Amino acid sequence: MEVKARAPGKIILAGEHAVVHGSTAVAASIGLYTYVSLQVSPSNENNDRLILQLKDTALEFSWPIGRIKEALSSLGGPFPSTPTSCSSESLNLMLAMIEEQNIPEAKTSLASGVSAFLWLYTSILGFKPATVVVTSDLPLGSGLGSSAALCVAFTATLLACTDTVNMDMKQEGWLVFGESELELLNKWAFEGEKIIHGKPSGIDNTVSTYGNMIKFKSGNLTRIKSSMPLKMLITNTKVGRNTKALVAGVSERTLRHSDAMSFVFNAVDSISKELASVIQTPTPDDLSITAKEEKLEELMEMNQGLLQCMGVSHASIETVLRTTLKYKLVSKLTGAGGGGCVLTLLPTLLSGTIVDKVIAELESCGFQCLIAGIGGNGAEICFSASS
Ligand SMILES: Nc1ncnc2c1ncn2[C@@H]1O[C@H](COP(=O)(O)OP(=O)(O)O)[C@@H](O)[C@H]1O
Ligand SMILES: C[C@@](O)(CCOP(=O)(O)O)CC(=O)O
Ligand SMILES: [Mg+2]
Repeated sequence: MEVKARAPGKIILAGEHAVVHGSTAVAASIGLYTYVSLQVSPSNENNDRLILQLKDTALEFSWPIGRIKEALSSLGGPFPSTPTSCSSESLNLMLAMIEEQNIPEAKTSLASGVSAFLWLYTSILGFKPATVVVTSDLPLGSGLGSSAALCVAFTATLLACTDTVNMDMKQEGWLVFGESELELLNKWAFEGEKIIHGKPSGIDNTVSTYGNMIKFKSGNLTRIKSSMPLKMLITNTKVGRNTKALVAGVSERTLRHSDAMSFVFNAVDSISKELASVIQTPTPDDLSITAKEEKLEELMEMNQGLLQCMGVSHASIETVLRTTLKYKLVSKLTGAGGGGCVLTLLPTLLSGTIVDKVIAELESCGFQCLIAGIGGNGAEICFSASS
């Protein structure tokens, strides 16, 4: 039996970074997914292995089950119904196992994702031999939540193999977990995201788990529903960066200037709340859609200014802002910043010609543009007979 899961990436409409410090943020899932396939192998005594294939980065890891037991059995488990944090000692044990596999220097940043996998795997399934394959539509390390989508998709396949989750394996097509299973999935994925991000807010794994659009503050989500069409251009600057380092940078600035930063975070909190309320308020006609779009643009512009204040903008992001502004379009970074992706609001009445022109100009700077569907399904799983 093969279990597959898919989990979406996300955009943050307002509130990234500040959400780590307790402010409200608003995020939506996007129609780009990370896929994980898991096939538990029949036990073959001394030949048992755990194989992880990361197709997007052309890396394969293969550990004898005996080696994993030797390194990690002291941690106990499996404990699928009790999400547990990975200690720094356990993380070091896993990093040692990853190092033995000789990852090329340029790909060492991937070790945190592999550690998250090992933690989730051994905690939820124990020491079963299996082959796990990962592919993704998402650009990695670009602000679209690939780390969270990875943790959610890993966890969904793992939980589906335990009896903590009650699913009819004979059902065809993509299936959705029940409410209490989604909660468990989200909690485990957060534990994985902690290994990758250091200090995540939990917004990315939550929106990837539940899908649609959410308002998020201090670990609590409120599902929201947009009452207006919302079209965003996503520009990937292709400047690589690492969320963990950027989040740590904002925390350091907060330690140095705690008073000033608390005003910044409060301002972001108000912006996110107002943005959520604009999106949700019923829209009777085209005129009011335009008025609401103008409000959203102003809020995005203010949020971007405050992200600059936090020190997470980048020359490439500023180039996108300037380029889109030439067409009277407003943009803000999304995700951790420092490069990565930028969102541009595309108003409903904007002509297709302008959209084509702005995309052509952004692409001539070496950026990559995409228009993704906003607010689709969250995590889903699918069972199929192994070939
Ligand atoms: N498809 C994938 N294959 C391998 N590793 C992945 C994949 N998706 C995410 N990762 C892990 O997540 C990290 C990127 O996460 P992060 O810096 O938070 O950026 P973002 O979440 O915005 O894409 C990668 O360095 C890698 O460790
Ligand atoms: C910066 C932050 O708000 C979002 C990070 O998103 P991403 O990993 O850049 O996709 C961090 C967090 O909320 O955990
Ligand atoms: Mg991330």
